[in-house]
Amino acid sequence: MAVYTELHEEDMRGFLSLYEVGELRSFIGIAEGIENSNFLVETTQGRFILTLFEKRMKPEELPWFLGLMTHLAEQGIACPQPIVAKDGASLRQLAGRPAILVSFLEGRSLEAATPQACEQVGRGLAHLHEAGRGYKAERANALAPEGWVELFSRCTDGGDQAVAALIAETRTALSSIVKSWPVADALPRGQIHADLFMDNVFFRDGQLSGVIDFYFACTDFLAYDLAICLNAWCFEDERHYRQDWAEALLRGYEQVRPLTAAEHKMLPVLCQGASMRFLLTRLYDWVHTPAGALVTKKDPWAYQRRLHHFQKVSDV
Ligand SMILES: Nc1ncnc2c1ncn2[C@@H]1O[C@H](COP(=O)(O)OP(=O)(O)OP(=O)(O)O)[C@@H](O)[C@H]1O
Ligand SMILES: N[C@@H](CCO)C(=O)O
Repeated sequence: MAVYTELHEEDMRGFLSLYEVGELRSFIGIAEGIENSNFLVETTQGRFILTLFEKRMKPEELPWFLGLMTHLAEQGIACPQPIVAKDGASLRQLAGRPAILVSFLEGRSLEAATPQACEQVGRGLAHLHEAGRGYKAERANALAPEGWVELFSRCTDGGDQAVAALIAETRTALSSIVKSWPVADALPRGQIHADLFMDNVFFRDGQLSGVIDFYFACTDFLAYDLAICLNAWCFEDERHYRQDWAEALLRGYEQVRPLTAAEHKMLPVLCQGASMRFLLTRLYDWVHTPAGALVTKKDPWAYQRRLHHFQKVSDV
């Protein structure tokens, strides 16, 4: 459940009066998501999503994210578009937190991947990369090798043997991935989503209808974003790598942006890095989330299994 901040009707009415979005009909907190508080808002003009940014988000970074979403939406990408208020601002404060109103996207996320869905995700990701070219401001990836090492240094086992074993193995794997990681100019770079998991992609009538949650987006290797999708979309039941799904994802991507030879060659390492990134954030949350917290902890071992897979392959 992720509505960390409760809102009263008067607050919502006051907030909406700053925009030209009609009169409030109803609003409801959205339980999905773990980072921020989200509300589905219905007005006389339609549906919107109000997001209150909670403590993990650095307020000074918000303009970059809002600029990226605005840019991508202008380029025809189906992503939440920040709504500009009457005074020209899209970022404001509500209940003591940074707050934005964005357009509502139709569709639902899938329960399970299919080759057809993977192909569309690949195509959608490549379109997003192409559309991002015109957005010149850069945001460094805080969850790249340097950030992984820093995060790992803050993970302790708390006396749990299974966690201790995971930490020990991760130490060796992390050092090997960091050594093999491509240098900054080795591969094409650009704006990447960096968290294009199944819950962040909507489908409607079997067609990809939207992409949400850009708050890990950053400037990094484009092929690393593809590696994240290979991790997130191509393991059936969180366990078995589906070569056919991976081929569909790559095929969809390359219909729009063919990979360079260097990108193809580096994909196994990029996939290991992507496994490591989600293993580490999940491990960190696993050991730091207090018992009884409202959020469900995600399983770091699911990404250790993916890492094992990508350590064994010379081609994805
Ligand atoms: N623009 C949108 N249109 C329709 N639904 C949306 C939109 N944005 C968010 N949602 C809904 O709100 C839920 C939570 O959003 P989101 O995943 O962005 O939250 P978060 O807390 O930032 O997420 P996470 O924990 O995954 O990083 C989504 O699963 C979706 O149901
Ligand atoms: N997609 C991430 C969660 C936060 O974005 C994960 O599954 O670990």
